[in-house]
Formats: sequence, structure tokens, C-alpha cells
Amino acid sequence: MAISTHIPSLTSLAVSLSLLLLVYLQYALSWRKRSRWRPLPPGPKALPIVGNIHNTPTSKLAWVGYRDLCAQYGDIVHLQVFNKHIVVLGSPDVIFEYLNKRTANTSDREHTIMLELTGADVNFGFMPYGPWWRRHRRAFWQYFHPGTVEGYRPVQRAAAHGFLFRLLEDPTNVEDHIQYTFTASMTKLVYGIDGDDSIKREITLVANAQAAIAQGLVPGRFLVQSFPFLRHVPAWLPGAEFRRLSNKWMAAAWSAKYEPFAEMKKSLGEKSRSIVGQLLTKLALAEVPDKARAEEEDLISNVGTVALQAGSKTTISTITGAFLALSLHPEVLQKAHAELDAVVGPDRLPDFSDRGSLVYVSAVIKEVLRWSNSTPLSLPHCATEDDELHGYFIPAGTVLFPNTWACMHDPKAYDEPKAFRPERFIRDGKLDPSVRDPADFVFGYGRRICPGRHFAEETVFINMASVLHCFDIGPPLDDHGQPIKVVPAWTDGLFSYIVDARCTVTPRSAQAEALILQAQSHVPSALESWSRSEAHEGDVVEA
Ligand code: HEM
Repeated sequence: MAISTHIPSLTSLAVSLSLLLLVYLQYALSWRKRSRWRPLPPGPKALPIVGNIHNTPTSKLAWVGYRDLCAQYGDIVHLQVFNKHIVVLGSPDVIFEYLNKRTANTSDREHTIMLELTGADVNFGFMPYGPWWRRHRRAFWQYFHPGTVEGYRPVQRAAAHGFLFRLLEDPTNVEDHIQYTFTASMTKLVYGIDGDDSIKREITLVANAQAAIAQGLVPGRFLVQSFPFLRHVPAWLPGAEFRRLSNKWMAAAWSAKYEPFAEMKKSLGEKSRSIVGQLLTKLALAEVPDKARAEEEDLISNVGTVALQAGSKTTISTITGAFLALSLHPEVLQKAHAELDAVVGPDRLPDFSDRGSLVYVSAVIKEVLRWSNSTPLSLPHCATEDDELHGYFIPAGTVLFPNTWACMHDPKAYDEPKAFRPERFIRDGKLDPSVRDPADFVFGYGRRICPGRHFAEETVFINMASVLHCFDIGPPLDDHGQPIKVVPAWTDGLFSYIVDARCTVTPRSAQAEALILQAQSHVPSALESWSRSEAHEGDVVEA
């Protein structure tokens, strides 16, 4: 009896083992065929099944950890987490070679079911590389290339003047004012909508949609990320929390996409100068079948929502970084004041036309972009097909992390990289082109490079030049009026923020106050006259 029960179980064990061996051999053979015997890039030793989960940086900021791994293993480092391959690109040479030059295979994004479940799939910044992404990017770029962006200056200027006024009225909520300023200019440009209530509502809509993405895209938080079929389990089952959250996330994404869109459509005639207004007017005049029209309208509403969502965190984080840096460095503030006094003088506010003459202010902005990175690992790209880099095998689907932060804190390029020192960008009274330019890094790479970068640079310039012209910025004060020492620190995550950006903001003079009040009184008419102006598309060059 005992023998007869053991024989079948031994046989089935042998069969199972043979099957396992077969599967393994097949996998190994296919791997050999795909890799053509090329090794994966070097990296720490992986454990069975979980891979390098223990090597992914947790005790320090991810980009600092990745920089340290590159110091140990070289500029190209491989990690594996379960079945996901990650390659860290640790120097400008490998980043430019792979992401800027070999773009046909390195412009994808990681495919994850969470994009759909959070509603983030309407954001073309996360879309897979392909025709749908390309159509979004073209539509967007048409309105954000350098030739068009110039036409947005009246709105950006009005928003900057509004910013000065808000800082004057309430110098305590600097970050809120930055957010308000960015949203005010974008809501006007994208939907033609202004007014305090509409701007505040838009801030909430964008914040809700971004919170959904921040919660839903945390790697490994939900089992459904690794096992997409679980998306079909009923919401009441234990462990199906993601289904309940997903309903909330998708509702937030839907509201951010459709509420301002629906509002602007109601009065399209008046709002036709706006970006979405122009796209809808063009569509109305085109002869397109109904199905294609619906698809095009979907694309237009996506373009509107992404302009607000993709640019807000990065721009807000950059300007907040500038306030912190200036509050810590009175010597920088003093030099910027001296330059503005000499170039602009006390009787007016700075304008876009001053940019070329404001060398020191331009260097301050470059140093802010270098010192405080809002996306230290950029937005990771993904390899579409199996590939080879420097003799190493890069499997299809590998997530590519360009370590922008490491390039911006490389002591070989920037002496004492932790120090905030705008002078490093200046030689003989001019911007020094031989110094590594942060703009070549912080806006990302290749075909995915930030298409809002020209707009962003103008926004940062007009706001920072105006603030520097009118205000003193210093450390925060305690209840006894004593300065509080703020130690610069940044949050971890895809988007990185200053942890503590408290500072004091006070007008430089009575004349500065008067300039602000005068500029603020012209804001409504400036916005009104922009709405009635002609749009100029300029010559579209490749993104
Ligand atoms: C200082 C401000 C900004 C910084 C530092 C920044 C940085 C970035 C970075 C690093 C990427 C990823 C690039 C890559 O994948 O290689 C990106 C993508 C993107 N940015 Fe920006 N950005 C800023 C402002 C803006 C603004 C104002 C807008 C909108 C007007 C915008 C729209 C976008 C879009 C739509 C994408 C996705 C591009 C794609 O995947 O094809 N950004 N940005």
C-alpha cells in the first residue's frame, strides 16, 4: 500500500521537475538568443525572485543612492526588481548617447495598469511611445514652441504682477501664491478662464488629480501592478482596496479634464484666443467624420489638462527652490538687487526685454535649476526593443533612469556642488557657455524632452526678476524676531520638493510698493486685451 502511493507521487514529482527544467531551458535559450551572449550591465548581485529589491536606495534619496551605485559599478548600472529591469544612466555622456541620440528605442514609458486605474493615461507625459502620444505631443507643441510662447507674455506678465501683489498683501503663504500664479496664467492661456473663483477651483481640480497619481503610482503598493488580471476582482474582496480608490482617482482625473473644458465650451466665441479654444475652432471648421471628431475632441481635452498638470509641480518646485536659496544667501540677493537697480531702475518693473541684460539674475536662475531639481531622475524612459549599450544587453521594457541630479551635482563640472553660487555661470561679465548648462538636463531628454520648457523658462524669469526687483527675502523669524536656521532638504519621489521653504518676504522700498500697486491695477485690462489679440503660431520647429 505504502509503495503504491509513493510510486505515483515520485512519478509526478519527476514529471513536474522535468517540466520546470524544460521551462527553464526554454527561457535560458530564448534569453541567450535575445541577448546574443551579451551580459547585462554591471550592478549589485540579485537575489532569486526578488532581485535587487534590497539594493534600491531607501535610507537616502534615491538619486543619491543611484549616484553611489554608479561610483561603485560605473556609469551604466543594472538592477532587477522581480521581473523588472532597471538601468541607471549616471553621466552626461551615457545619458546623451542613449536618450538624446538613440531616441527611436528609448522614448517609451513604463507600461503599468495603474496609469489606467488612476486616470493618468490621459496625460501624454505617461503615454506609451506611439501614434496616440505623437498626436498629443504635436498638438501641444504647436502652442508651446518658442514662436508661440512669445505671444503669452502679456498673460505671464499679468500673473507675475498679481504674484507681487499677493506677496505684498500676505507675505506668509509664498508657496500658495506661487501655485496660484502658475494656475492663473495657465487657466487663462489654456481655457481663456480667469477670475479668483475659477482659479481656486482649478487649483483644487489639479491637486486632486495629482494626488491620485501620487498615491496610485507608488511602485509595488498594489498587487494589481504585478498581476493585472486582479483588476477584475470585486471591490468588496479583501485586498481590493485599489478598486475603491480607483473609482475616486478616476473621478478626480475626469473632473480635471472635463470641468474647465465644459466651462470654456459654453462660451467658445469669447474664449477662442485660448489654446483649447483655438484647437476647437479649427476642429469645428474641419471636415471630419463624427467618430474622428469625437476622438479629436478627446485629444484636445487631454492637451488642456496636461498643460496644467505637467507644468505645475515642476514650476512650483523650481520657484520655491529659488525663494529658499535666496533666503539663505543674502550676498546673492544683494548682487541681484544691484544689477536690477542698474539695468531696470526704480521707476518700473523688469520685463522680458531685460533678460539679455540681466546676466546675474539669469545666472541665479541657472543655479536654482541646478541646485534644486524638481525631477532628479527626470521622468524615466523605457526601451521599446531589446538593445545593446556599450556592449551590454538592455532587454525590451527596461526602465531607464537618467540621473539628472548626479549630473547637476558632479564636482568635476561644478566646484562645491552643494553650494549655491550663481557666479559659477559667469565669466568676464557674461554667461559662460563652457559651463555645463542645467537647461540641457533638467528638462529631460530626447523625444520626450519637456515641451513646456520655453514657457517654463519665461515664467521663472519674469516671476523671479520681478520678485527680486521689489522684495528682500530672508530667513523665517521665530516669535522673538530671531532668524530660524533652515537646513535645505528635499523630498524623495518622482517629483521632489523643498521640505521647509519658510522665509520672510518684505518690500524693498515704498517705491517698490507703489510699483506693485500700480502694476496690479493694470492686470484686468492686460488680460482683457490679450483675449482680444490675434494668435500668432510662428514657425513650428521640431520639439
Ligand atoms: C521648471 C519647470 C519645468 C521642469 C523642470 C520640467 C521638467 C520636465 C521633465 C524632466 C520632463 C520629462 C522629460 C523626459 O521624459 O525626458 C517633462 C515632461 C513634460 N513637461 Fe515639463 N517641466 C517644467 C515645466 C513644464 C511646463 C510649464 C509645462 C507645460 C506648459 C510642461 C509640460 C510637460 C509635458 C507635457 C511633458 C511630457 C512630455 C512627453 O512625455 O512627451 N513642463 N518636464
